[in-house]
Amino acid sequence: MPIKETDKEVVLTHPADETTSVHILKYGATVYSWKLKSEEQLWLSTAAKLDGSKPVRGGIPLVFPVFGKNSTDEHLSKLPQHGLARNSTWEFLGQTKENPPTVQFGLKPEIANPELTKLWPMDYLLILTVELGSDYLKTAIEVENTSSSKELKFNWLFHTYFRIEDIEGTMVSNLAGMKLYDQLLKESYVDKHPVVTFNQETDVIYQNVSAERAIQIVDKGVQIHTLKRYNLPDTVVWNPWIEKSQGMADFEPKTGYQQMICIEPGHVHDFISLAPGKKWNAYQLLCKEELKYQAIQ
Ligand SMILES: O=P(O)(O)OC[C@H]1O[C@@H](O)[C@H](O)[C@@H](O)[C@@H]1O
Repeated sequence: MPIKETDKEVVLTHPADETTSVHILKYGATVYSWKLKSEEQLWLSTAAKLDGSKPVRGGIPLVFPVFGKNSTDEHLSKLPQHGLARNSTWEFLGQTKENPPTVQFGLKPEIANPELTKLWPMDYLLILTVELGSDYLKTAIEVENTSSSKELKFNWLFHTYFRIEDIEGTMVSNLAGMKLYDQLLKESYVDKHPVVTFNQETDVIYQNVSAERAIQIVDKGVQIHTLKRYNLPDTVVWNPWIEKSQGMADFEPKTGYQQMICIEPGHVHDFISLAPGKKWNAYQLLCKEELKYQAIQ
């Protein structure tokens, strides 16, 4: 069966290869596992809550309508960090394509987390489309402003946790030369390094990264992931490292920071302003590249 629905989740299996699958929790419409030929591609904390009691620590949480904690906007500033989409149970809208298996989830104020909706009383309709290819995963979002009179102001971000073997042997390419905002130093500068490497806590927002630049994650000399984006100009790169992971109750094992890197395509530097009745679309596409070259013996 390529699509299986339970009360908590939807599981897609690729018709040509049953070892390729994706698990999507209805809570947050969170992809929490993506396996390619039995190999898990996403990092998920062993202490992640999958019961709807809090956002999932791992996989692909969805960030909407605000990235981080806002302090300036009258309504957005009332919401918790990263908004309300990851803390709301989405409606499963069904399957839209058999091959590649494709499903949709929807969220609107009537079904979103009621406590958070009171804090941000806006009209919107979100449609998330998840498409499982034999060698890729595509997650696409459409945001519609369903109000007849008010602008809709929001951020969007796919908070993608990639699973890697060793953070200290990991490089992220194609972000060089980009302007970034360092959330730890609270300053902006241009990244002059040819590739991004990791040896400490990292929390930066690369701005205006052209969609032509496919971001690549190279782990121990092997290119393991390619990330393509549409309409998502910013890319957050985050690794909590030792101390910050220790402070997060749902981050386990505590050495897990060595096996994860968040590369998060989004529209977060500026807000998107959508006129009444208008729609906005974006997607991320994750693919795995096979070993392209071997270490010289
Ligand atoms: O703990 P949360 O709310 O899931 O956020 C995790 C991280 O998410 C990243 O996107 C932010 O840049 C970090 O600042 C933040 O710490």
